[in-house]
Amino acid sequence: MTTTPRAVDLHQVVKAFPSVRAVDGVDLAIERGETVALLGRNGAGKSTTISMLLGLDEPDEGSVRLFGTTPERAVRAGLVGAMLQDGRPISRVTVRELIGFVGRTYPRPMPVAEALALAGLTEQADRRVDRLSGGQVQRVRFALALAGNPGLIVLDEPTAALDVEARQAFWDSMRAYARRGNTVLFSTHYLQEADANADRIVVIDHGRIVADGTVEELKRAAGGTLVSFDLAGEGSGWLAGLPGVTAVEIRGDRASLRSEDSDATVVALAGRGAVRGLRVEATSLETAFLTLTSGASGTDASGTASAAPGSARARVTTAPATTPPSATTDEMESV
Ligand SMILES: Nc1ncnc2c1ncn2[C@@H]1O[C@H](COP(=O)(O)OP(=O)(O)OP(=O)(O)O)[C@@H](O)[C@H]1O
Repeated sequence: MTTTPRAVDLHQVVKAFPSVRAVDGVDLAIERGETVALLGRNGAGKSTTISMLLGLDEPDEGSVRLFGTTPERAVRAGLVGAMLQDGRPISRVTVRELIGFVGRTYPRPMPVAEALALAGLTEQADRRVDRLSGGQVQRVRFALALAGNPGLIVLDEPTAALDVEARQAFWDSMRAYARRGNTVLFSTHYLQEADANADRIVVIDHGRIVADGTVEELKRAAGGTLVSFDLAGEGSGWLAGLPGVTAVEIRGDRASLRSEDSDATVVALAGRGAVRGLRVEATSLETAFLTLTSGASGTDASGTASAAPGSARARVTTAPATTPPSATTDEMESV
């Protein structure tokens, strides 16, 4: 029985520069049809990973396969299109000419009209590239990534220089391409973009994958839900043992519990009559991201160490009551 190769298969990929191990044992498998966001801070290793994925850079260790073949072969066959951070397209030609020219270098190009429509450039087709706005040039770069009719496109921070409207238009185009059953991998710093446009988010930090899953899974891995209430003079020693609780923080008279099972936590609190000022808040993606990437160099690659249900013992921390409540969720410690 033969199985269809994945769109992307990175196995234990390492890239070390003299001063830093930029990519440190990355495993990344992307099925055909998935849209995956690679999320990480500056210097996390996103661009280096993408360079190796596209065959622009050789890994020191590990293997990279795209559609079951090498990146070089996949790119030459037009199976992969890319939009990288730098590089401006040739400018003294029209948009239509440029896309047609690049498409002809591939064995089975996308029809020019189709690439123009997908990138939202039909109206600008006969304008010279050097007369376009920054947002429109970015769309041209997207159309060029589509020119070879690829089943996978790789976008390195595609919206970095775009205003809100241009960004929205860009993602509309990207989603239209993905809806055709194609595979997309994009890197971004923007949590909202990852949340809104990806089926799955891979968080990279210090060259390692520290989390990989849906937004909901990431939030759970970062400690699920925040349950807070007024202690009203009660001691706090019992809180860490409540069901679902992975972290406890006391600020003055207010207790904040991070829970992987907020229903069970709330029921247990109610059983103790501890419901004064009770609040249950979902962890935001931003909080999850900060939790997953803070001090993550020592985290195991699965990224689930801080949230293994049943195995976690909650750590209790205390802080002065004067600390602004808005800081609470980001500063809690998980174990
Ligand atoms: N050619 C190079 N030579 C030496 N160090 C490099 C080189 N390229 C990248 N690095 C280093 O490797 C690390 C990862 O860089 P990389 O560009 O992959 O991160 P990134 O996540 O894409 O960051 P950003 O969001 O800022 O683009 C950084 O510490 C960077 O300084």
